[in-house]
Order: sequence, then C-alpha cells, then structure tokens
Amino acid sequence: MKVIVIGPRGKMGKLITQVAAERDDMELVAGVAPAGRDYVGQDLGMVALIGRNLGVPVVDDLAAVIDGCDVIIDFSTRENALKVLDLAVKHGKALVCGTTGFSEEEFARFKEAAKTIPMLYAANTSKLVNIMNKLLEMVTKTLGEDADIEILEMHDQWKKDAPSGTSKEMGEIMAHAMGKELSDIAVYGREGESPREKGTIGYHSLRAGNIPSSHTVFFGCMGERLEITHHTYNWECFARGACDCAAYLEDKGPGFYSVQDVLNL
Ligand SMILES: NC(=O)C1=CN([C@@H]2O[C@H](COP(=O)(O)OP(=O)(O)OC[C@H]3O[C@@H](n4cnc5c(N)ncnc54)[C@H](OP(=O)(O)O)[C@@H]3O)[C@@H](O)[C@H]2O)C=CC1
Ligand SMILES: O=C(O)C1=N[C@H](C(=O)O)C[C@H](O)C1
Repeated sequence: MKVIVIGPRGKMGKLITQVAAERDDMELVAGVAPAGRDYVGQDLGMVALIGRNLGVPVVDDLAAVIDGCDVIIDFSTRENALKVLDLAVKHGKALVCGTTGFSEEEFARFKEAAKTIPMLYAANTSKLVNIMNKLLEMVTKTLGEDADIEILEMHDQWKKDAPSGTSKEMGEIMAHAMGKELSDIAVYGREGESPREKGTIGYHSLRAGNIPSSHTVFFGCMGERLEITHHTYNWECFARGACDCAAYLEDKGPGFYSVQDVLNL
C-alpha cells in the first residue's frame, strides 16, 4: 500500500514512519508537515530519524501528494486531523486517524466520512488496550451499577487533551454495557462530592514526565475492588497497531472500521 504519514516529526508520526518503512507490504510516498517548518523539503527517512534517505519527500501540502497514496495515517492535532479528513473524503482515500481530543460533533464527521471512504478511527491502536476493552465490557455487564467505576489515566506532560481518547472510549463501552450514554453519567473530578453519586463513571487525568500511556479502571465494591490496568513502556505498540490498521483497509470499501475489526475481537 502506498502510505502518506501526517506529522512525520511528531512522537507518533516518527515511529509510524519507521515501522511502515520496515514493512514489505507498505511503500511510503510522502510525509506531510505544517507549512513553514524547516524540515519541509527534506527526505522523510532523515526527518523520521531512520538515519538514511528513503527517496520520499516531506511536503507541507497534502493536496499536492494525496492522489499518489492508497491510505493516509494521521496522528497529529485535532485541528489538522479535521482538514486531513476533508481532503481524504474529497479525494476518496482511505484514512486511519489516531488523533484524539474531538468533540462529539467533530467525531460525527468521521462517521459521516465513512459513508464514502474506508475510515478507521482508533483512539488507541494497542492490541492489549483493545483486549482490555473487551474485559471492561464483560465486567461491567456482570456488575452493572453494583460497582463504583473510576478511570485513572496517566500520560506525558505534553499531551494536549484530557481525558485521553482511550479513557473516553473505555467509558463509552462501559456506559453502553449498562444501557446508558457516557455523556449522562461521566463525572470529571469528584472534589467535594459526598456521598459518591451511584451509577456514574469518574474521570481522573494525571500528566507527568514522559509517561507514554497508562489506564486503570477501578471497580469499587464493598470490602473489595477490582483494578484493570494497561501500561505502555513506550509508543511503539501504537505505531505498530497504526500500520496494521492501515494494512487492514487495503481491500475495504467505504465503512467505519475499528481496531476491534482489525483484531477480529
Ligand atoms: N491512537 C493512538 O493509539 C494514539 C494516539 N495518539 C494521539 O496522536 C496525536 C499526536 O500525538 P503525538 O505524536 O504525541 O503528538 P506530537 O505533538 O508529538 O505530534 C504531532 C505532530 O503533528 C504535526 N502537525 C501539527 N499540525 C500539522 C499540520 N497542519 N500538518 C501536518 N502536520 C501537523 C506536528 O508537526 P511539528 O512537529 O512540526 O510541530 C507534530 O509532528 C494526539 O492526538 C495523541 O493523543 C498518540 C499516541 C497513540
Ligand atoms: O497522547 C498519547 O500519548 C496517547 N494518546 C491516546 C489517547 O488519548 O488515549 C492513546 C494513548 O493513550 C497515548
């Protein structure tokens, strides 16, 4: 597959470029940077710290290169991802978006796009997080409102959005398992709340150092609690997952796909 990586200098973009460059089933055709960056015009291999030229340019105009690709992989910013989405739709290209931080209205645009392009949205491309999501669904279905559910997510000091996209996805899965909508039961921080409101899902975000990503869901019952946790040591699992998602779209028609589809969960 011919692949364009958005933001190849970013934490994720760099790793995705490195992983895609290793794969036999992928050919990188361009990296796309914000206009005015000093690395525009350089070779993608050097920009993504592969340490050798790939013979692939870094440009600052997606529209100029988009027709040469089969799939776009976007891990950039909320604002830019929406522009990438519009161009993918206009040019009929498959899109893997792992960017987080969208409002409900913005997210609806990805669902709408899926009517015309193969669209894979993944707040978290790690295999284990997506398996954890299945566990969360099972536990919540069993416990219902008998447990007090709290989510604690930890990330690096530079992360732009809070709570994380992953924790929102986890909250949605658990809310649906209780027959509810997350927007009706999510509580962000609980300072001064006593007693704790039953049937709600609490959110807590911690930002420190260079923690790549940790998510713990607490199911608090009387006299006992269950904690389900996922930790990453670095961002590699996300980059590998993102490339697997892109490869999955190769023979797909328009539709809204997820990592659950890729992993057949
Ligand atoms: N789905 C998943 O599994 C994961 C998702 N994420 C999400 O991915 C996103 C990116 O995270 P991360 O890599 O840590 O962030 P970074 O800030 O390290 O990278 C973002 C990149 O986007 C680039 N960018 C910004 N604007 C544009 C533009 N207009 N055109 C092209 N490129 C642009 C930046 O360019 P420049 O460097 O020049 O400023 C930067 O390289 C976040 O939303 C994060 O939450 C992160 C990890 C895993
Ligand atoms: O910004 C990150 O780093 C991550 N973002 C995603 C999120 O918001 O959930 C996925 C992962 O947690 C890493």
